[in-house]
Amino acid sequence: MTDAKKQAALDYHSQPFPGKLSVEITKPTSSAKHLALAYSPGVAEPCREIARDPENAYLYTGKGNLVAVISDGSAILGLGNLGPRASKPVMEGKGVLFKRFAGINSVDIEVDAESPQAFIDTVSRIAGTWGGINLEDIKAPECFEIERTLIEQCDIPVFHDDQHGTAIVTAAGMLNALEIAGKPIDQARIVCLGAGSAAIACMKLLVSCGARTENIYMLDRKGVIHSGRSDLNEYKAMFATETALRTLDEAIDGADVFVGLSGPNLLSAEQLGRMAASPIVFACSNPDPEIHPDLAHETRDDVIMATGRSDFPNQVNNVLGFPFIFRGALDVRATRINEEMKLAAVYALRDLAREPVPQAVLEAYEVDALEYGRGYIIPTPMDARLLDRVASAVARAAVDSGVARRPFPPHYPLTRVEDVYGG
Ligand SMILES: O=C([O-])CC(=O)C(=O)O
Ligand SMILES: [Mg+2]
Repeated sequence: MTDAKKQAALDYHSQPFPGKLSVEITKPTSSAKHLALAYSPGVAEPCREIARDPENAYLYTGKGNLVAVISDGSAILGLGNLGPRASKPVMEGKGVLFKRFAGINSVDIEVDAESPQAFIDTVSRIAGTWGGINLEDIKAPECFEIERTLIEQCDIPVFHDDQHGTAIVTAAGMLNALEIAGKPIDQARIVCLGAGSAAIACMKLLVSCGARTENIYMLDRKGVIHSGRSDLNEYKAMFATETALRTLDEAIDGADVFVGLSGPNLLSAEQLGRMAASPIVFACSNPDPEIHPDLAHETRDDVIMATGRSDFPNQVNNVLGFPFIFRGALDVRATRINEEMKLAAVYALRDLAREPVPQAVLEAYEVDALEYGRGYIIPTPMDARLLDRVASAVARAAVDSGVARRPFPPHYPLTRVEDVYGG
């Protein structure tokens, strides 16, 4: 980023007051009568009702539309372990996106935990009063154990956004990119740079969508993850291939797909030059991609290029997933977000990109046209249709797969965030 853009980002966060989120009151409070309802003595009634039946928390509190965004700050974006306090702008940012795109109230919680167990205990102890828990920016491999344990312990959706949100959006964009490039997914040679939470979840979901594990070359800091390595944790070991390739430089030769979930500027123009025809490059490290889109397009005019950023075309970023996935899950009171719901979100996103783009989206991006093709493989976050398409698909899948505690919402389809409480 230029110095001017960096300053603009700091000003945005500090002016006219610090931060990006506020709390609002939703009931009248202008008289003593109101206060007697909102607070003592009236507030005792909903307390008694919830003590009698915990489900009443959905009726008398904000629980049903409330998601905690929880991080330990150990893997903030692609910046690394900057600690809980430095993660707060990202976590407040997730809250902004939950509210702006899906009408969900969200509060960020940054935990200074000395161990995964301490983190689990903290989250588990507060989970009961939330509608869902969005785990964010927690490093691998700890994040896998943390998520698995919390899913077992909680009766509300617990979703590690960097794994599943990123994977869902990546898979949706990848299915379209592969179709446009004319590459069948089961034949695509895929190089995945990075072996953290997002990388492992992305590759697992691509395999669910038809990619073949033996065609996937995953690399961590030590190089290609191959079957001869003895230093692999159980998660990386799932992607150990029988191969003589050892480095990115070797693996990239003739590859159809590059997925970067690692760090800035790790794919060179020369390496991109050696990929197969119509190469697909998802350089998703935030904020700085593995290869800058300008350099990628200068290097090859047949590249299909995506990044995680809002300021370039083809934004493959979990913002297209988590707000709407939680919307659908909350509205049917799903007990978890299962594979069926994740795949439903993938297909909803994939299919929406193939439809004509509304004028309001063109205006938001200040462009004359956006059409399904190399420069548009995935809907933009500003597309108001995402709310209904993804939330409906997820809610339907939750009902059909038996994890919903409520029927498909009668107030769907949702056309605006203002409608999320129904009529
Ligand atoms: O925050 C973003 O833009 C996407 C994300 O979750 C990450 O990079 O960790
Ligand atoms: Mg994240």
